[in-house]
Amino acid sequence: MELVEQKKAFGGMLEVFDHQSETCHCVMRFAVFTPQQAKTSKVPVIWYLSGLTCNWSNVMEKSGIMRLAAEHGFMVIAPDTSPRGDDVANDDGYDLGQGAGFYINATQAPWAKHFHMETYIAEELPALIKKEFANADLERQGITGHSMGGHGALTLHLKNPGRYKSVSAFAPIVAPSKVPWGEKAFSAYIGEDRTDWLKHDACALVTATPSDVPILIDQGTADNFLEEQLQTHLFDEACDAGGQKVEINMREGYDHSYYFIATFLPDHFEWHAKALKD
Ligand SMILES: N[C@@H](CCC(=O)N[C@@H](CS)C(=O)NCC(=O)O)C(=O)O
Repeated sequence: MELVEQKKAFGGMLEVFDHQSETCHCVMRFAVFTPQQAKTSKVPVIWYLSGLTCNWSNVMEKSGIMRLAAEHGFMVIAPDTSPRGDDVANDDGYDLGQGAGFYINATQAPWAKHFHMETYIAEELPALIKKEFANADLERQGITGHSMGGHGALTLHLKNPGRYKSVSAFAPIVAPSKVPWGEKAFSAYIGEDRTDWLKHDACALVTATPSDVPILIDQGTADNFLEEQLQTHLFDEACDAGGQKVEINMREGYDHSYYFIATFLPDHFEWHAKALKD
């Protein structure tokens, strides 16, 4: 693991690392904010999964997450959204390839060589964090994310019961099997068999295997992607069908941007704190 950037912030430390990923077969970059509370005790861990085109920096620079993490005493981990590099497959569209890993494991060429974001986020990176950050309390993990990363947060939580003690999402993709972003990515990464797609579809998962952990979602009503790509109401219906506890807040006039995320991130930290603090 190589330290590529280190900045003191809010009494804690933001660090950006490169490491050779065995899962993605390339160098992967991620950021960790460690609050000062971690100097003396174990601290809960919040995973933040970003949306299309993003990397670790969007959330750290734009959302105010470090101030909140410092106040609550949470470590925040911001992974990249895909493998990257000259020898990593890519696409001209912003919604496929580098910057658009969708937090699933690709099985189809040319993606299958590097695009293993599900195993990377669920297995490889937690193992690395455990080894390198002695005071990361992996018994108290929460997960959140934005848009494609909201899909990642919801699906990883539902696929790994008990792993994350708290879960929330901002403007998540909830039904990738039914919307253009998901249809494009899933057909490329895992092929045309739509029954395989349902294994990575938050609506299908929550109806079939709801979790004991209540889910928080915030969604702006002025989000350009709401009608075509996000369709939040489908998740509400799927939670009803599965008996999943969910709080969905439709936020009047807010769009898809980090201004929206920054506005409601404090509420999400309170939500995670209820589950993660002793
Ligand atoms: N119109 C955007 C679509 C991508 C987009 O809106 N990305 C969202 C996540 S789905 C984002 O957070 N962008 C980066 C930012 O606002 O900092 C583009 O073409 O780049």
